[in-house]
Amino acid sequence: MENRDGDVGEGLRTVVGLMSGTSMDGIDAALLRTDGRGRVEALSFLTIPYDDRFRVRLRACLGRTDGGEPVAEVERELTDAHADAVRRLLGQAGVARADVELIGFHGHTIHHDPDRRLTRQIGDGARLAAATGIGVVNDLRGADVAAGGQGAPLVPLFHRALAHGLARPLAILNIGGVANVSWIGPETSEGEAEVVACDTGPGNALIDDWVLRHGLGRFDAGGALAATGQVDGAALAALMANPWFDRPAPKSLDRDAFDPAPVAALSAADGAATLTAFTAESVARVVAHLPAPPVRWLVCGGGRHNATLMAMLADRLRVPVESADLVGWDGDALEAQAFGYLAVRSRLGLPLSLPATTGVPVPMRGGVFHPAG
Ligand SMILES: Nc1ncnc2c1ncn2[C@@H]1O[C@H](COP(=O)(O)OP(=O)(O)OP(=O)(O)O)[C@@H](O)[C@H]1O
Ligand SMILES: CC(=O)N[C@H]1[C@@H]2OC[C@@H](O2)[C@@H](O)[C@@H]1O[C@H](C)C(=O)O
Repeated sequence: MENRDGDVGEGLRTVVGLMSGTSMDGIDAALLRTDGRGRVEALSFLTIPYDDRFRVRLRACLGRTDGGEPVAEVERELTDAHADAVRRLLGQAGVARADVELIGFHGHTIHHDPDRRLTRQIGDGARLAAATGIGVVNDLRGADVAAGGQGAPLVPLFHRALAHGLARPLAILNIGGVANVSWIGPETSEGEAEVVACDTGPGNALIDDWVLRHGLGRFDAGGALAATGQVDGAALAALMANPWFDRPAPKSLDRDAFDPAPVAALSAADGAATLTAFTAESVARVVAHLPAPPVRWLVCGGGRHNATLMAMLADRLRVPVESADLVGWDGDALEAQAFGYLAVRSRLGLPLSLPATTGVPVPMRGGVFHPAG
């Protein structure tokens, strides 16, 4: 068990992982038991959606590198909303606060430019620790970026822990606002495996923004709008002409890295179809940057609910493309679980990232610990 100073010993510990993702849909909160190595047991999960007012204020913070208002005010509010999420999660799970040893708090990325060694997640770790009475690890990307890494994706080591026993090479694809892949190679006799990772390109963010702009909701539910449209080949080619796609892995993206101008003149349905194809095509393009083509793709994140996108992926990848739920994982919960897992690794002094997952020069520890208030 962890004591109040946050020292952790060996063995399973009960932790909370918190993620506020680039799609800005809300807070994902997961309760799990893990040793920060090969053992993970999911206990409970919930999402608390942001209301539209807060979403607008959060969006206004994107790209901000200064600390003034409204960023500081949004950060306080976001932190308090995370404290509420922890309370609700523990209530739902029937677990007492005193039995939770640690919180992994991702916060919300408002700026990500690793080539300039900048990444910023808002979320006040000390305030969350004081509000919950539980030790908090935050700033999980900072050390990686400071050392010259991409600072993202960070879920690959968690994906590797989950992938034990599954056919290799395996690709685990997360389609959130941005999409990222973990390629997991053959398992060695010691249970280790090579892992290579990168962001692949856009996920749902461009589709969400398009649908919102056309007054058709917050996202393309089930991919229904895209299913009625035609992919515009010229617009898709223009989107794919971005030199970022030729960069080798590891590489990462900020939410608004791609300009959707090529679809601007299309109808709502054709624009949705083309942006959906953009996500699928950029995933297919990443295969050339992986050590070997995956034999199976397991998809997590909200994008797996988009049937049109899943069909476009299957069409291009030509191997099984399936929801991660099929192997017993909760595809909505994985990212939040990952930050609980990484918080434990942080306290154990284990790496959160590797040269092949973020481009960091050496396996990199990370995270900043805030003792329980
Ligand atoms: N039923 C659905 N049909 C189509 N798309 C959906 C559906 N449900 C969720 N989504 C998409 O999933 C998105 C949310 O995905 P998710 O929660 O995985 O993203 P995130 O965690 O915010 O992002 P990131 O992984 O980039 O940090 C929504 O914005 C929406 O585009
Ligand atoms: C800078 C940042 O917050 N990146 C996110 C974003 O959302 C998806 C993709 O881009 C991924 O690189 C990352 O999140 C996941 C959880 C990660 O670090 O693995």
